[in-house]
Amino acid sequence: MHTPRILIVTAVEVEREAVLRGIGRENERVKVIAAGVGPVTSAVQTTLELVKSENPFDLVIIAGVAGGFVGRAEVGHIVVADQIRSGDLGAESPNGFISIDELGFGSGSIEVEEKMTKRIYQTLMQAEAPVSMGPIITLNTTTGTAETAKRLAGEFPEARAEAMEGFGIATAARKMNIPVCEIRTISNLVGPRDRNAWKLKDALWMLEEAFAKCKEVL
Ligand SMILES: O=C(O)c1cccc(C(=O)CC[C@H]2O[C@@H](n3cnc4c(=O)[nH]cnc43)[C@H](O)[C@@H]2O)c1
Repeated sequence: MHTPRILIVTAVEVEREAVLRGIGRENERVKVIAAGVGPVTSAVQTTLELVKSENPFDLVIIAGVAGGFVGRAEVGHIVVADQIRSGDLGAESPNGFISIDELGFGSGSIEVEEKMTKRIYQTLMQAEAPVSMGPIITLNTTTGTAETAKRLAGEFPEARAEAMEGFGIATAARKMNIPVCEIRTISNLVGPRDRNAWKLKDALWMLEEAFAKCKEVL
């Protein structure tokens, strides 16, 4: 019987370490890499990993910390993506943002692997973890003003969180017909930049917890 192989992709090393602590280092079916910050670097690194692997991967899981939209995802909570969307791929106009879809140049949104996403979400719910589901948007630039936060919240009314890699990594995986999921824990709220207020330790601990709780279903 074929046992599914999973590539988990984080941006930075501390996120990779948190995932490994949760899932366990002895799991041979799972590889965890830190692919760098931002959609381009992480997409290229993911592609290299997928191409060089002797045994193909069956699933890519994007994992890490994220900013939560106010009133939609609190600091310390887990967000499981039901859609991976680019938050800035398109054109600006006096009437607002025009998505790549509206421009007719492709799609700014990638569907997640539904079965695994539901399984992860239900496992976390059953474990009474603070989890919610919704779109996670990907940006090149972390939001740092109230104006941008308000604009994005309006343009993406369903979005729970923003981060910087999902759409890039998911694009790399989909080009190779590999399904994707995204799981993030909230380190800060989307709004005026206050790096000192980021609760990275808490978010990394929750990332570890989330993977510890889900390791049986992965
Ligand atoms: O400095 C540290 O110790 C440290 C530890 C863990 C992670 C970091 C990062 O800087 C991670 C960057 C990573 O986090 C995502 N992220 C987090 N909050 C936001 C946000 O509000 N908007 C966009 N992205 C966010 C992002 O995916 C970055 O790659 C540092």
